[in-house]
Amino acid sequence: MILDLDIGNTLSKWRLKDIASSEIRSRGAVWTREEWRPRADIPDLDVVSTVRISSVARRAVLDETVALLRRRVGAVHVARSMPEALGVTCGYEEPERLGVDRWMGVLAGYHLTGGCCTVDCGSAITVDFVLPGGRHLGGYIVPGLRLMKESLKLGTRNVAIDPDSEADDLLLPGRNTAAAVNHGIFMAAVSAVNRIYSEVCDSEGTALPLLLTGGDARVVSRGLRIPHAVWPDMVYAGLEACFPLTAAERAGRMSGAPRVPQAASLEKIRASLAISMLL
Ligand SMILES: Nc1ncnc2c1ncn2[C@@H]1O[C@H](COP(=O)(O)OP(=O)(O)OP(=O)(O)O)[C@@H](O)[C@H]1O
Ligand SMILES: CC(C)(CO)[C@@H](O)C(=O)NCCC(=O)O
Ligand SMILES: [K+]
Repeated sequence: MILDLDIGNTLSKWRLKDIASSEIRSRGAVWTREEWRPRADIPDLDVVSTVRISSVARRAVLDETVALLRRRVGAVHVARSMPEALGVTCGYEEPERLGVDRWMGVLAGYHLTGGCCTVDCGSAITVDFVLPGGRHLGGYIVPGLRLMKESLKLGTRNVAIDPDSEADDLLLPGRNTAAAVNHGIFMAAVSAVNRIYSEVCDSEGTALPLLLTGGDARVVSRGLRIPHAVWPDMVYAGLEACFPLTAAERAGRMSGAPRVPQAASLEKIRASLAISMLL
């Protein structure tokens, strides 16, 4: 069994994947802010032969996790951001400083689409671009929904946006504090993604497919009118592409990959940008 770990600032996600069948056997998540205890929080390390890790947590958290796992598991692969991988060149001046979760998303996205915009709606909302040909441009970092809410200190931090709420309702003016905050941060997130996507497609002269992942991807997706696909396992898919182990992975198939969304025409993207600047 393969243990895949996606250690974020808020949540640490894990999944167990069968090497023989390439099926996902189980998955879960634990709060990163609390003590990260692989022994207690991940079931049955005895069945694990290989671990793949993407971590943006503090260095000590990763070091501890790796040390613990190396004692129990044969092979531990830790993903790192680097100047070039799998046909993609990193756009950062110092590539090793790019969050490896973003790098995993970019590599997975490029592998699937041959050029795209990747959006990770987690503790932060990150937006990255990789052009056909493999040039990563860099990207944008915006506070995530939870962070935006916490920063307001209006006692609404635990009032979550119902992921099933209709986007049309979320766009209306809120009539109590919780609604005003939820609708406001929803607008902030959706508008930012919209504008960033349109600006960069416009300036690069190319309409790129748009991929979303992360804990808040479903909510943000509801507000986006641009064609896009949600890919919950996009960071894991980057680990699969970097460290292929199963037959399917070696053949280049990434688990949970969506159908490539057909991007809107560049004319349409430019028209929406023109409207948003006029009003
Ligand atoms: N059950 C949940 N527990 C915690 N957060 C959740 C949950 N469901 C949705 N969320 C939302 O998901 C977001 C966290 O997303 P995600 O799990 O992608 O974060 P992360 O990987 O820790 O982010 P980062 O890598 O940026 O630190 C939070 O902002 C929160 O609003
Ligand atoms: C931005 C986050 C927190 C998103 O998870 C992560 O990718 C990170 O810590 N990145 C390092 C900074 C950077 O990417 O420029
Ligand atoms: K993340």
